[in-house]
Amino acid sequence: MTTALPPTIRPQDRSFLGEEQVAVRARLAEEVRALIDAVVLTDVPDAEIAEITGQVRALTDRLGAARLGAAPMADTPIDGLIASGMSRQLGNPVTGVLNPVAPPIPFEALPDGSVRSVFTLDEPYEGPPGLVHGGISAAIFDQVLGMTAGMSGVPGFTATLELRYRRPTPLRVPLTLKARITRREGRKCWADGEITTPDGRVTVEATAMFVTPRHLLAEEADEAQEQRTS
Ligand SMILES: CCCCCCCCCCCCCCCC(=O)SCCNC(=O)CCNC(=O)[C@H](O)C(C)(C)COP(=O)(O)OP(=O)(O)OC[C@H]1O[C@@H](n2cnc3c(N)ncnc32)[C@H](O)[C@@H]1OP(=O)(O)O
Repeated sequence: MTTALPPTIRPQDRSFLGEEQVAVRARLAEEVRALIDAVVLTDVPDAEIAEITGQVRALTDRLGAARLGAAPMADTPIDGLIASGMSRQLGNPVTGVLNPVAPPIPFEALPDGSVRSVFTLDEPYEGPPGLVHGGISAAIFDQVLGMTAGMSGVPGFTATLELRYRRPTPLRVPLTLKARITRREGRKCWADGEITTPDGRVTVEATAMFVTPRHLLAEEADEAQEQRTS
């Protein structure tokens, strides 16, 4: 669907991958995610670690033999997202299926315009022992609330993000994040959300405000003008 959204949502400097390419690379990222977990928790002898380090270096060199200039994107729909004109950032540190650093957080758009994500965080995301790092919760809220704002038709940069850590958030259990738009005013959009544990207890609440940057709207107007005159 074509929309009147700012041009950076489909940046010209990016490679756009097809679903087959995404699937192959996503399997690699999944293995590397498991590797990260294994690296954090390994207790094999040091000599073996040294040998494995060389093997990993060799794999890095193989993958690096051909490099893109920037993380790729895809046009394939995530529920609700493509309807808003937004492409998928495959290297995103929260939702990017090609980024092993990303959990990755799934994203489900509900018919009422709210959003739900169900995810489990393991040892690589630990803050206090046995608990989720507060900065990781903040990154997840930033992304999911931002996508919720974008879906509502006001994509933007985070202007404010406030978190209230009510209770510790446990590792290794399915967590649910629910998010919704609370207000829209021109280029500004407010969203809030909360993370709950399987027994329904809220651990973190967040409120954010997103602003569609003025300079991007100006670029969009210029592009539209160029199209009309060409
Ligand atoms: C179109 C973009 C597409 C992007 C793709 C979308 C993909 C969607 C899915 C991904 C979701 C991403 C989720 C992660 C998102 C990040 O992580 S973004 C990275 C972190 N954020 C940043 O780096 C933002 C840095 N700040 C800026 O770039 C600029 O200050 C802003 C926020 C864009 C505003 O700049 P501006 O357009 O020049 O705004 P300006 O005209 O000064 O102000 C407009 C209004 O907003 C208010 N305002 C501005 N900043 C603030 C603030 N910090 N606090 C309170 N009020 C503020 C002003 O007071 C003004 O209010 P009114 O006077 O109209 O009532």
